[in-house]
Amino acid sequence: MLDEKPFDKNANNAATSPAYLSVWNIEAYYGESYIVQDVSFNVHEGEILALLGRNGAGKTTTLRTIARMDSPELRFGEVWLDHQPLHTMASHAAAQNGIALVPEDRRIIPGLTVEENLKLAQIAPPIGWSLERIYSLFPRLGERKNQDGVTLSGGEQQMLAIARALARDIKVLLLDEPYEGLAPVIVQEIAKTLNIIRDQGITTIIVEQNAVAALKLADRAVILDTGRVVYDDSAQKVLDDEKLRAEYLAI
Ligand SMILES: Nc1ncnc2c1ncn2[C@@H]1O[C@H](COP(=O)(O)OP(=O)(O)OP(=O)(O)O)[C@@H](O)[C@H]1O
Repeated sequence: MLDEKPFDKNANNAATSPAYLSVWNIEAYYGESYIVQDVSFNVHEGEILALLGRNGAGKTTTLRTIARMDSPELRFGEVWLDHQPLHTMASHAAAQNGIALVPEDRRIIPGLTVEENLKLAQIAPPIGWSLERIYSLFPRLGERKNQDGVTLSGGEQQMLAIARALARDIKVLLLDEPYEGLAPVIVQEIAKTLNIIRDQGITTIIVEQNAVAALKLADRAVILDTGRVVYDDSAQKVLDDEKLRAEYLAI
């Protein structure tokens, strides 16, 4: 389905690309396991991109590579965000430059209230949204600000994990399976919030097993199959293409 690569491998480099976030020919490994195999895509500022594919396709590994986590190891390729070379950075520097990864397990800190979880995110610059602004987007968190974070419902914990990312000054939100284990009504509530976050200018990549929900939210989709890009185009086209959905998403 991918007619042409977003980048010419022989071009100078991605620094000159007009894209906001450019993932350019990345190759990432866990030990000697070659997982992300020459993956390239662009994300435009303020866009929501759904990164989809079957189990084990390499979606989480791609997110972790962009966020510059210690593992996987990026052995080839470049990642540029707003003209900054993330591929040269460690995870803390990538975070300072505006990348926020919300992992699948949400990582709410035990023993801290909702508000303490948020305040901890703001302990050092760059500080993002104020608590007031966060609570106006997530009224449920405001109502529960003194509750122990780990006692929140699954949906509320997901909201807290996203809110904690916004508490820092971020450019790109990387969401790994935000809808996992949540009831459809909560999925809808979170999707509404993600739309508002997009309207505030934040760029999002969402990895999600609930592909239909992610496609309804997203502007564009990239589909991975065994570590390679097999589709890079509009999200709506995937929803409309039964054959494509069956082949790469099994839906
Ligand atoms: N820490 C690790 N060490 C070794 N191999 C790993 C590690 N994490 C993931 N893998 C392997 O990398 C491949 C891609 O995994 P990844 O989690 O990126 O896929 P995914 O598309 O996110 O899948 P899922 O939808 O099931 O979460 C899989 O074969 C997986 O077994």
